[in-house]
Amino acid sequence: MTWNLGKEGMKMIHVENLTKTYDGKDVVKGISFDVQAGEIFAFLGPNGAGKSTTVQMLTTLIPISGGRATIQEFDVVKQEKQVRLQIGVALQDTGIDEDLTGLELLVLQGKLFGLSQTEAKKRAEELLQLVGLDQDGKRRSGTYSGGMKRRLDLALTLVHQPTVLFLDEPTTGLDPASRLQIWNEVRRLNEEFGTTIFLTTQYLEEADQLADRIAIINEGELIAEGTAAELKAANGEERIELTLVEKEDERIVIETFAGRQEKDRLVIPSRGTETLRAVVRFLDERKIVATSLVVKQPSLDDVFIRLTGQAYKEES
Ligand SMILES: Nc1ncnc2c1ncn2[C@@H]1O[C@H](COP(=O)(O)OP(=O)(O)OP(=O)(O)O)[C@@H](O)[C@H]1O
Repeated sequence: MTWNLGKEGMKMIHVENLTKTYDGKDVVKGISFDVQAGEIFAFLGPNGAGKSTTVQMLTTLIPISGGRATIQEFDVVKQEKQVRLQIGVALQDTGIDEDLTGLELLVLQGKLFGLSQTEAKKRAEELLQLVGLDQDGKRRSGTYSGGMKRRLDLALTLVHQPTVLFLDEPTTGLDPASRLQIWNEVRRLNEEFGTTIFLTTQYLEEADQLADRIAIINEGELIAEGTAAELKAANGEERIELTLVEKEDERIVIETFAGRQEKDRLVIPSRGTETLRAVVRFLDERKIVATSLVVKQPSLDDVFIRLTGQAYKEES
């Protein structure tokens, strides 16, 4: 299968001060970011943050209220047609006709994009294989599981070999095994064909696992952008978590190491092995017994709490 690659190092998506206003209220508030060719870029945010609205603007499905965006240098407002030829879009509602088989749906899509019956069938079979549905192509799509429907949806977006793929919450509502399968498909598309991928997600772990770079959106504003490692290093906290046998020992440990109580454990901000060594030495010298002691690396959860002052709420 050949694929329409973007030029290495080029800005595949460019977004400048993009705004969407509904009923006088800005739901996307002048956001700016770039996605490079070949990147997997995750747009992470809680329910109602503005993720879908952004995807809809970038994919020309709704008008923008302000700012500007380009896909492979085509303007989403002035060059809508060219943009549509570059992109594949899988929205949250799959919207597939459940009476048709996976194969029929893919052939239909191929013909919509101008392929002959023979070409469309060949392409459909390749795509079914690509997303691991080759055994199920001749079954009605209504009989597919949630994960299989999402994979079919993914295949449908690939018929015209898009350069950029937009996936709006591709795994919301899926069980962990199906989620993992979608992650693998996304990685494969990116690695084998160099497809640039813009995905939105409510799942911190999904962004952490999959994305080369992450932008966090909250209440219509971009609050952070970078690799997972950069975000964690800038905003996260490495910590030692421990529980002590004797309650009365807790105060002195907290005072000595500027720690705090969190639920049933003590938390000590840590800077590498130095802190760990000091804590272990201190406990040993005072004969303080800990029932558990773990070093926790910062998570995206910490990043979100640090940036917004509130815990990240995921809904499935
Ligand atoms: N057609 C519309 N008319 C009015 N308000 C809208 C419309 N579409 C979205 N909104 C509002 O814009 C805000 C952002 O919604 P959006 O769907 O982009 O969020 P999201 O981050 O994708 O959330 P979710 O994870 O729930 O899909 C929400 O407050 C939503 O109610």
